[in-house]
Amino acid sequence: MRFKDDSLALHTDLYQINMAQAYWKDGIHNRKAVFEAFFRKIPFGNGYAIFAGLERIVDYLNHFHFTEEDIAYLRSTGHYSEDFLQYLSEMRFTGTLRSVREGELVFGNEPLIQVETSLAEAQIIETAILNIINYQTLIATKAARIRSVAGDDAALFEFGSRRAHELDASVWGTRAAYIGGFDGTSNVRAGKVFGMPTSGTHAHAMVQAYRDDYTAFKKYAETYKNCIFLVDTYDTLGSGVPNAIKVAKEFGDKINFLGIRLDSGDMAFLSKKAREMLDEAGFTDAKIFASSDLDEYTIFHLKAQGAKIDAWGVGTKLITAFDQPALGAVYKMVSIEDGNGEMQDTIKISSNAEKVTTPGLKKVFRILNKRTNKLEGDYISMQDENPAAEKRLKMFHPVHTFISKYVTNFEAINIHETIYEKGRLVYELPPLDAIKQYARDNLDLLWDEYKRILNPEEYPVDLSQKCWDNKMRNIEEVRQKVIRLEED
Ligand SMILES: Nc1ncnc2c1ncn2[C@@H]1O[C@H](COP(=O)(O)OP(=O)(O)OP(=O)(O)O)[C@@H](O)[C@H]1O
Ligand SMILES: O=P(O)(O)OC[C@H]1O[C@H](OP(=O)(O)OP(=O)(O)O)[C@H](O)[C@@H]1O
Ligand SMILES: O=C(O)c1cccnc1
Repeated sequence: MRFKDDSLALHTDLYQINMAQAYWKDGIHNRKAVFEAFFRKIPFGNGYAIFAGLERIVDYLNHFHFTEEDIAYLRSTGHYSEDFLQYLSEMRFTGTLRSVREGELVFGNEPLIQVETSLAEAQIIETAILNIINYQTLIATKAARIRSVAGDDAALFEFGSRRAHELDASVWGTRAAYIGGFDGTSNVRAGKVFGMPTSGTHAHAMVQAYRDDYTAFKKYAETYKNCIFLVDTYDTLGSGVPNAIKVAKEFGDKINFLGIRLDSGDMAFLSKKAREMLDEAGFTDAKIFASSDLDEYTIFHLKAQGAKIDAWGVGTKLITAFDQPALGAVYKMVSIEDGNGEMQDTIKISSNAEKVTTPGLKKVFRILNKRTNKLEGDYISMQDENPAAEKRLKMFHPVHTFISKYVTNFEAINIHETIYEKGRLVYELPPLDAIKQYARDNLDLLWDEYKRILNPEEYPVDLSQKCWDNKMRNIEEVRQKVIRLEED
């Protein structure tokens, strides 16, 4: 490589730096701007998403600066003035960042992250922030769907590194899968970097290397105490399972015969037969692992057929978010300082009502019904509102406003944490297991209707009256401006 790849500051789209130079030339680069990151539609047709990515954002922002090599590269493009490059070389993240926690349940159209910083900084960091949360939130959500089908008793392992979209996606993806409910990963680097549990059996290659099941299983058992034998290389019921049993009997207490892995064929039929054979041989505790192109649908169907599978290894379809490869989160400006130091709301209009942004700095409250201990919905308010103080809260649909309800006896929980304040990290990142537990606990607060994987109910994400009025006022102002322009 021509330049050492030692910083992620250039992990941005060219237009961000181009806009930054234009702002800088005009002297507005330091105006305070507020941007919010959100997605519109929950992926996979799910009823909720699980937020992941904050830890990597913190790592990115902590190290955010353009190195000498970065500046040299930008200089070599010939697009930027020396004064601007000097300004860039001194740029650090100096703003405030609020975010929902990793493991938080999140829904469409609510700000996941709010960035309040200089206009130029806010633009340059957009790409990396979206890149991180779009992928990690997608994988955590896919993992949660798979967990919900597999059930709490099943063991779930992430096996997808070989098929992920390159190296970074494997490790951050498997961490997200862990947050979403997986028990461990086959990726050893993720074990080292994140302290995640690692797990593994052996491949067909080992059976092929020794030419037969029996020798391969024996060699494995001579090396490791804990043994799971892959039984489908040649003939699952004719050779694989009988040889696994034979080796387990021969080694007796010298090994922990944890079970067998099936990786092809009709896994409902094979698992039932294999279970009978293991039980008859006295290995009633031995588990049956399954892998091979699994996802929530195949697991659902295998379970419906009464498959005797205790543990699942899921790779490709999880780590690549196979059926929906993008979350589609966006990052939109909601307010900006004017020339007099006052913050002014901004809005992005669309012909599609659902796509019109909600202007202004906002808060998101999760409304917990204290009687049922279940969530009533989310309530987006303006920054200065406090729904917790209300006795009776009106919640109404932000587009179809006639759909409304009143909630009493509730708790209103602000779901954002302040992560950075004026460039200083003020948040302590929780340990990974606490994040995973947090996601689990949150799912308990959700009614089952929102949790089914097919056609779940739509969780309410509502606007406060003030927020809605503000949005309408902004729409009207833009309309007036456009009409005036048309008249001129
Ligand atoms: N009983 C079953 N019901 C539904 N799906 C199943 C059942 N058994 C296996 N499957 C799934 O069907 C697919 C079978 O894939 P396929 O026929 O391509 O290959 P395979 O049997 O795994 O063999 P190989 O790996 O040798 O190609 C996999 O996604 C597997 O998870
Ligand atoms: O199917 P996935 O959900 O992606 O799960 C991972 C797959 O990776 C391995 O197969 P591979 O054919 O790569 O190698 P092996 O069978 O020889 O181990 C494993 O046996 C699984 O089938
Ligand atoms: O340990 C396993 O069985 C494993 C790991 C990665 C991919 N497939 C299987």
